[in-house]
Amino acid sequence: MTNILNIKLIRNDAKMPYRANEGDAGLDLFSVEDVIIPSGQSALISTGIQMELPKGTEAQVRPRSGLALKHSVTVLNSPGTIDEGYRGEVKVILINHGKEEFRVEKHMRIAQMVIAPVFQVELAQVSDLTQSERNSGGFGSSGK
Ligand SMILES: O=c1ccn([C@H]2C[C@H](O)[C@@H](COP(=O)(O)OP(=O)(O)OP(=O)(O)O)O2)c(=O)[nH]1
Ligand SMILES: [Mg+2]
Repeated sequence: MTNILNIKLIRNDAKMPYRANEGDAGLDLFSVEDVIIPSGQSALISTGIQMELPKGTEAQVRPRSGLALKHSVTVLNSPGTIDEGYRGEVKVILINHGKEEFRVEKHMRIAQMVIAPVFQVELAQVSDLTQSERNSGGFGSSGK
């Protein structure tokens, strides 16, 4: 399995995803445009990149905690899913939960993506499932 993530910059002002520190899980994604997100609203932000993920992986688009803490801006569909076969532009849906409008500036780091393995399953429809210790218990069934 290769660990190469192929990135194509589809605008000459687009920036490669950025690993802030060696070993970081998250690769920061840059906005390639200026966008104002009014309080309470969301926006689809372009990154100007397309990718070819390594086989058997996905990319998860996650919020940056600094934007969440300082501006109440987060990724609406977190974690966003980028499928292995997707070759379109990577985009980020940001939502502004803050009271003020939020200005996304071109080349601002707006989110981060984490590349994760995907376990490919084959689907089998069955009429019975095996018993387990948990069985149908959930939603607080084990107590506090
Ligand atoms: O934050 C995101 C989420 C998705 N995508 C791209 C890559 C992904 O492979 C594709 C589809 O995403 P998803 O499956 O979440 O959306 P859908 O509403 O199910 O659309 P589709 O029917 O195209 O799968 O959109 C992004 O660029 N950013
Ligand atoms: Mg889908």
